[in-house]
Amino acid sequence: MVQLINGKKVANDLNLETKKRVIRLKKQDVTPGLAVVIVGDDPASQRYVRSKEKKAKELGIFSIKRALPESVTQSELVQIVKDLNHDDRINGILVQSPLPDHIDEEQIIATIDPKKDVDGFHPVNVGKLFLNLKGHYPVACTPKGIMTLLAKYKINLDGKNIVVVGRSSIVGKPMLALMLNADATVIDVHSHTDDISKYTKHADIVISAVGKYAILNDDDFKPGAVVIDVGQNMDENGKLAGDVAYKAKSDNIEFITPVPGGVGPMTIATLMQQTVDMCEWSKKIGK
Ligand SMILES: NC(=O)C1=CN([C@@H]2O[C@H](COP(=O)(O)OP(=O)(O)OC[C@H]3O[C@@H](n4cnc5c(N)ncnc54)[C@H](OP(=O)(O)O)[C@@H]3O)[C@@H](O)[C@H]2O)C=CC1
Ligand SMILES: Nc1nc(=O)c2c([nH]1)NC[C@@H]1CN(c3ccc(C(=O)N[C@@H](CCC(=O)O)C(=O)O)cc3)C=[N+]21
Repeated sequence: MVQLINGKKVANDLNLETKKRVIRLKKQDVTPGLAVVIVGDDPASQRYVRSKEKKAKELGIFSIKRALPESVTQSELVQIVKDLNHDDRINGILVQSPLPDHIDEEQIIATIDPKKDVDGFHPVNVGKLFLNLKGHYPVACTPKGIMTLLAKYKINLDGKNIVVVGRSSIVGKPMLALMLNADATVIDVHSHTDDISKYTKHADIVISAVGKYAILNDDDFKPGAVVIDVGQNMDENGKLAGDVAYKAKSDNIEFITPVPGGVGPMTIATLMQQTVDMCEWSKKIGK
């Protein structure tokens, strides 16, 4: 029988802890602040941004949204990010991806002050992660949230065989680095890999971040496998589903994160946690 990893529950617990930290900070007259920049009117992006704003509000985090039309220019967007870099109310800046084709996303991310890069996408922070440097720096929220989830379920990573499917800057690559830093043995497979199941069948843990429904199914895993499904897709009935199609009675999958209710809520909870972390780091408070 497949056991579900309850991301929603772990995210709720983490949010409660974050809320308490915000209350403690407010007693010292400090309020953590998050700025979300969104370009265009893609419904999925709008939905994600709305849930981030809603969660920030619930936890007492100050938040502002900069919603820009699809026609925004590169220099206008650079200026908006620079203004947020200098806004003392803001500890975390998130530029929702994807950006329109005419925008140079790399340049926008490089403009974010690395100390306010709450997504952990800035090359300086990515470099620190890959070098496994000590000290305080932000890490991409989805992979970081997955590490929290695995720790909560006491899933050991040391020496384990991990296969990451996908190599994006948002999920696949930072996931790879975090697993390597946790002493796992890692392989990354992607669209140029011939037969991804050849790899996933040998993995203790598979993390799938592709964005294609049913790219993996029961037969692609070994017995006892832990599966982390990052995908947000529509299944054949138009329902929200992940990358992995499985039967509740799968012989192979032991644990899986459901979609919805798995990785998604952890991403948002980690974003909130990291906004508060960055506020504390900037004020040299706490940990
Ligand atoms: N739950 C959450 O919190 C989050 C969910 N997501 C979801 O996760 C999914 C992935 O997101 P993201 O990483 O941004 O997506 P990208 O499109 O940036 O990356 C997808 C990756 O999958 C690889 N890929 C594509 N087709 C195949 C294939 N047939 N076999 C193996 N690999 C393949 C691509 O390979 P190549 O590099 O060669 O092109 C690429 O590395 C999406 O569904 C997204 O919505 C994303 C972020 C957070
Ligand atoms: N700069 C940037 N940072 C991101 O972190 C980022 C981004 N851009 N662009 C898009 C992806 C996608 N992403 C999700 C976050 C939460 C859910 C989530 O909460 N999902 C719910 C379901 C939500 C629903 O009902 O649609 C769940 O799986 O339970 C999904 C996807 C963050 N991303």
